[in-house]
Amino acid sequence: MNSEQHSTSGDAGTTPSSASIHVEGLAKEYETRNGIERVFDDVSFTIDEGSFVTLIGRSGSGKSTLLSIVSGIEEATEGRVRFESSTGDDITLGHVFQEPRLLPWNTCVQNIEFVHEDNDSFSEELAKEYLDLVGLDGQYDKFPTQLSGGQQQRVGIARALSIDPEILLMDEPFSNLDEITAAELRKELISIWSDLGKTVFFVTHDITEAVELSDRILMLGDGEIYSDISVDLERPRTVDSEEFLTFQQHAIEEFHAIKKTASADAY
Ligand SMILES: Nc1ncnc2c1ncn2[C@@H]1O[C@H](COP(=O)(O)OP(=O)(O)OP(=O)(O)O)[C@@H](O)[C@H]1O
Repeated sequence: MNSEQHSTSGDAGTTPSSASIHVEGLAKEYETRNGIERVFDDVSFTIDEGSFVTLIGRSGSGKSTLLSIVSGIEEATEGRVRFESSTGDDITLGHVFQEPRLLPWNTCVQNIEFVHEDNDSFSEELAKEYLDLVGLDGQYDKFPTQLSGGQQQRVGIARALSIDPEILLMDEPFSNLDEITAAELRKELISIWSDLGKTVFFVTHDITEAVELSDRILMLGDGEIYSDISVDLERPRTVDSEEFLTFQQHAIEEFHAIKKTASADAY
C-alpha cells in the first residue's frame, strides 16, 4: 500500500482501477488516564471493488478510528486490513477529510501539484483537469481564502483523485457545509464515482446521506458492525421520493435497533 503514490495516467481519472477492502477481526484499544479504553472488539467486513460503502454510527462509536486503521494512519490492536486489486499492483489510497486541509499560501493548482512534487510526469495541465473534474474550471489560480467552503472541499476531492487511487476514503467530507452545497457535492461525487469506478469507503453520521450515496451501509456500535444493509434503490436517487423515504425509515429503525441490545447502555 502506498498512500502517496503518484498518478501516471495521461488524463484526469481515465484509468479504471479500484480494489476491494477486507477488514478481519479488528479490535482497537487506547491507553487513557482512566485505563484501557476498548473502542471496538471484533469488526469484520468486506467491501467489493468499485462499490460505495458508508459507515455510520453514533458519535464516539469509533468511525474515524476505523477509517484511520483502514488508511494505515493508526494501528489495530488486533486483526488486520487487506486490499485486493484486479490489477495486482500496489494499492493507492486517496483521503478526503472533514476539513479540506489546503495549504493557504498555495493556489488551487499548486495545492494539487504539491502532492506530486517528486513526480516529474505530473503537469500543471493534469492538475487543471482534476480541478475541471470537480467543477472548478477557471478557479485554478485562486487561493483557499478566495474560495467558499464547498469549493475548498472540491479542491480536496480533486487532490485525492489526482493520485489515481484505487480506494477513496472519505471522513464526513460534507458535514461542515450548508445543506444546499452538501447536496450538490453528493450528486457530483456520485457522478464522479460512476465515471471512475473507484471503491469509496465513506464515513458519516447522517442516515439520509448514507442512503442517498451508498450501495451498502455498515452500522458501527457497541464495539462491532451490528447491521449491514444493502441499499436496493435505483440510481439516480431522489431523496423525497416515496421509495427513498420508505428505505430511509427502514435504515433509521435498523440504526436504532442497537438500543434494544442488552449491552447498549454506553450509547
Ligand atoms: N488518540 C486517542 N487516544 C485515546 N482515545 C481516543 C483516541 N482517538 C479516539 N479515541 C477515543 O475512541 C473513541 C472513538 O473515537 P472516534 O473519533 O473514532 O469516534 P467517531 O465515531 O468517529 O466519533 P465522531 O462521530 O464524534 O467523530 C472515542 O471514545 C474517543 O475518545
